[in-house]
Amino acid sequence: MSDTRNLFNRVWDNHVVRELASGQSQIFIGQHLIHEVTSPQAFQMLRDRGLKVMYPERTLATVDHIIPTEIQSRPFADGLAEEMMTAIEKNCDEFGITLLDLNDDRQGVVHIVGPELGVTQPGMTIACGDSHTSTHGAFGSIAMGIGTSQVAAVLASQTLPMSRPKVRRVEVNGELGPGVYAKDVALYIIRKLGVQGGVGYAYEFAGTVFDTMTMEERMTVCNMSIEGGARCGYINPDQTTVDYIRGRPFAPQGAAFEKAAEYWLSLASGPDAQYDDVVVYDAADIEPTVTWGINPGQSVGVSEEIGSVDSFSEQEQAGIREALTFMELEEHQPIKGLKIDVAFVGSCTNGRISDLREAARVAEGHKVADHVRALIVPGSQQVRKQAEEEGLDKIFEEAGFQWRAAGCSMCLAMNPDKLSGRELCASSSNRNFKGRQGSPTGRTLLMSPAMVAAAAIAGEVVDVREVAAPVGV
Ligand SMILES: CC(C)[C@H](C(=O)O)[C@@H](O)C(=O)O
Ligand code: SF4
Repeated sequence: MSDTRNLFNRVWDNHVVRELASGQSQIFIGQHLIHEVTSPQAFQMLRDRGLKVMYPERTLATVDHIIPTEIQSRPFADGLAEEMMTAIEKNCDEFGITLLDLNDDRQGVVHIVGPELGVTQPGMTIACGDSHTSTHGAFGSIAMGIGTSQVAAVLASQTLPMSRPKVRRVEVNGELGPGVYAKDVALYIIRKLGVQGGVGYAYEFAGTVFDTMTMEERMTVCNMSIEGGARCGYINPDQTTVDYIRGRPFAPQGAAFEKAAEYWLSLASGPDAQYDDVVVYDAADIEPTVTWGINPGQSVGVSEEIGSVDSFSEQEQAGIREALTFMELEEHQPIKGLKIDVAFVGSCTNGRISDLREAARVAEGHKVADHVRALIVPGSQQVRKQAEEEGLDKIFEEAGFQWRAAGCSMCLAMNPDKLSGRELCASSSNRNFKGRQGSPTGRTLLMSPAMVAAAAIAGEVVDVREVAAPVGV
């Protein structure tokens, strides 16, 4: 009998320890990732109960959220940040967990370093106390964000009780136009399906657009699955996946790698795989996309204007009004031409080397507008090093961008990088919630790194296709 299971269900079935009376399954977690914000209380729970970490070698720790990207001397100026740093250092030491500390050149944002080091592999179950864990699904793994008490459960038992989500295949076919990036695809899907559209689902991203994407682009899309409400997102492993992992320090080496690769490829959903739902989009309909509101679903193509309130369903209208008021925008206002104060390229969505290259390509030979404060924050120390080897730091600095050290930075501003007052920020990150970037009244426009760089130079939202040579040709 042919196996019509999709990848999600295959990987899930491979990790069921037992079915629980509650109707949930106890799932073995192959890889656990932790950072300084959501782990201290979890370790405390273990201590309170006299428990050990069951498989310390299956947990990898890094520091990212609270890391200052300018002055990194210890103790940090912020007492709470210093406390979190000391806690993770002490906990990893005491429980025997590898920590990528600030003085380790592998440190960076958790969802950047996992894939970069080859820790993230197809067919795995991966958990982390962080919502953007969905990023790792780009490799064909089940990767889910969990809460702090679940972090404690994984540390103590390497398992979690979980309910199996449904699986929706999100297919995008055709070819993306010049200047249209993975970020635009992610924002387009969320705009179409809504920020709650994925609740109860895992998203399988499939179709020619994802088939031809690099691993870094795939990570950008999977990263934002959670912003569409999905429990996780993934892409079936293929030769692109295998080639990316080969030779990375935590990946199997030699003959073991070839064997693993064969297994990884065998997990991919076949042509008769079954789904609970399927949606199909056309790449030609996607243009550079910009959010105008206070959730990632409130976006428009850069050539569009913001819709009128009554073009939305009745249930949505109050939210649309609230967003327009907070953002100080009008119905029918074009998004193009909106004046910005700050530009931020970075985060686990778009802080990889390919993102920095695209931003640099747009910035090269230009100057950041006088009224704009612009930051480039590599997602990891390795990304930073690579960028410096390629001379991208010089391009950015000559153009008037600040070149920073690796961390989450202004994505959520749990560190000194913050908006102030009503500042409006063009940002390559993933969340535009009220106050997300550090000032309760600060405002965020999400877009691709190339669009952020173009906005930094123009001082306002522009269409990157009109200011830079088309890419991908
Ligand atoms: C701090 C952390 C718990 C949080 C998350 O879960 O995602 C952060 O990474 C974010 O992006 O909002
Ligand atoms: S970069 Fe942003 S989204 Fe990613 S883990 Fe850090 S705070 Fe969360």
